[in-house]
Amino acid sequence: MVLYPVIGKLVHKRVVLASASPRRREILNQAGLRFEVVPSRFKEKLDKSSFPTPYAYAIETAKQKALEVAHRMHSKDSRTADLVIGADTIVTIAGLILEKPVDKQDAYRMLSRLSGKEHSVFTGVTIVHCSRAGRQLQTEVLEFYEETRVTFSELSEEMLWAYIHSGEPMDKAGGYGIQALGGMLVEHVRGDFLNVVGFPLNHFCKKLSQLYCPPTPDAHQESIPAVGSVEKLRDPETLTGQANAGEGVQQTACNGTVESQPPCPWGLLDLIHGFKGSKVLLTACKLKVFDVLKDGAVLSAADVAAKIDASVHGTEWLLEGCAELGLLLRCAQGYRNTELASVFLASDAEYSLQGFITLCNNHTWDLFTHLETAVREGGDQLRLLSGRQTEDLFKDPVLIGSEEMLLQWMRGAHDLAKLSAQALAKAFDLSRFKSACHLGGCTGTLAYRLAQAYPHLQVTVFDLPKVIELAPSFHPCGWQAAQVSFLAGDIFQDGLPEAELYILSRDPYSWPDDVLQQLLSKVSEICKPGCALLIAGPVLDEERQTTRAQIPMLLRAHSGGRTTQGYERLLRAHGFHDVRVVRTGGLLDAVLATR
Ligand SMILES: Cc1cn([C@H]2C[C@H](O)[C@@H](COP(=O)(O)OP(=O)(O)OP(=O)(O)O)O2)c(=O)[nH]c1=O
Repeated sequence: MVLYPVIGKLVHKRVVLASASPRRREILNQAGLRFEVVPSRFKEKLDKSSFPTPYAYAIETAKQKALEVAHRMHSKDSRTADLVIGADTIVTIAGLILEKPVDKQDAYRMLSRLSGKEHSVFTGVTIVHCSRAGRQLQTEVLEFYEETRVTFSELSEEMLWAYIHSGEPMDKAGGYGIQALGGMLVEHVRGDFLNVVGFPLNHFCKKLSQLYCPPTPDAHQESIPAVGSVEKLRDPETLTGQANAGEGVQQTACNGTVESQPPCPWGLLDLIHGFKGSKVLLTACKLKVFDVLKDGAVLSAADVAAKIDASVHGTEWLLEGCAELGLLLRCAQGYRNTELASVFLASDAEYSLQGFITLCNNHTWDLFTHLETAVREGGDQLRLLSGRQTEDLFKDPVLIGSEEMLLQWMRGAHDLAKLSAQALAKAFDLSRFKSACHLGGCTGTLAYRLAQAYPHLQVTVFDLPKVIELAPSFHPCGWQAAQVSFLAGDIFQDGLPEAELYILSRDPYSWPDDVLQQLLSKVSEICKPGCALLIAGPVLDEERQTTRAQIPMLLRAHSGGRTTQGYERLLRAHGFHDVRVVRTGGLLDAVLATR
């Protein structure tokens, strides 16, 4: 949802965020802004003592970051942006400017300075408006800053070092991240929280509104570009006839007639290019780039090349690609993982998506290369590739292929399950149930989370013998082992174990309708009155019938997610009532119904 109408007015503009910060990207994404990310290569080395105030320094750095990107895009790719956004966040205490710590000692010095005191966080923001004058790039710059005051608790040495060893401080100004573990250090915040995280969204939207939706034509003169350019930037519908990149433009042809040119389809071009970014990520994961750079390691391209046994030139190319995608950060000494990469891409990270990525690289990629055949022949690529019926595949993942293939599929499923298991386990109060059975529970990820949340709950994971055989390698050490058991069987062919709560989560939204109906009848038969069924799947938006978790269904044979009403109808038809839905905000939502 877009709250500020001005965001909608930017839809036809080529908006670029000149920042590698995943936080900034997330904040602007959530605001509904459509933009590209082109991290700036500007070296943040301005002489701080030459600025009258800390915020003047932050603004100038933000400006240089944005201008560097604006010029690079214009000169290198001839892809002039309309708007380039740059930002710089600094922490100041007692007149001292703190940026990102260079090492753990530096982080220690910063954090011990902040301990027990109030400090300021400034983010300087620059919006650069670009236009072409012939081959020249013309820029107009709008700048502002926001200050937030943050007070830290007294930090013990032990707490300080524990926090530093978490690795979180390293890519953050002042050496902390208020939005994550660092939030535990903070006693009080005065001002805009998002400003501390790296981007003052509220101030930004207000500035854009002044610019694009001024109350009167001349009420905005002092802080923004010249009136002529503001006119140019107003509502795109009013812009016919103006030579503004990304807008509808009328041009006089040689014969004197007026030709109209459609706006540049940036979104479409991004779609066309999209596969390249995907392949860069998949390849970097396969070559273990994020593993050699884990734990805050900073390595040159040559060092990385030696460790992954690849050519220096090729590695350089790959690392640059990853940096452009916001997966790596460039610094003077080389490259290091961004927070996103540390959390999701290193193989041994708790929330690593390596298994899922390997599955996509080895399997899904191939399926999509055969899309044309699938469309022509009207079949399903899974069937085309494996020579088996889709229905069988849904019933029996063993049929996907070899044991190695099954293991890959389980790793992928396990990674995705980790992303939503905790939220699913806590979506409802399930404390009234003493036993649960997860049908097709695969590696037991959700089962373990449920056992953790409900110490009196016994959970059975019921899945195919082959899956149960391979599942132990996924069991988390030292977790509620006594509460979770694994039972081999076929949910379609065999009798189901008795339980007070049944759970279905293995893609119930992509099971063919008749298969799901068959399964629900079976559950309904065995489920006693008062017992319940929990379904984990995406709940579609009632109006638009879409969901963030929707998958390109063409290759999944049987599509469909369900709306709340859809689930209600389905479950009532099978004798369930009191259907409740919780949107978790994650990949899977939770639906609970009582028999
Ligand atoms: C204080 C604080 C900073 N930060 C982050 C925001 C910024 O990403 C970073 C400050 O460094 P910046 O130099 O402002 O930004 P960056 O290097 O991450 O990205 P770029 O230069 O490409 O724009 O610190 C937090 O995430 N949480 C916090 O609580």
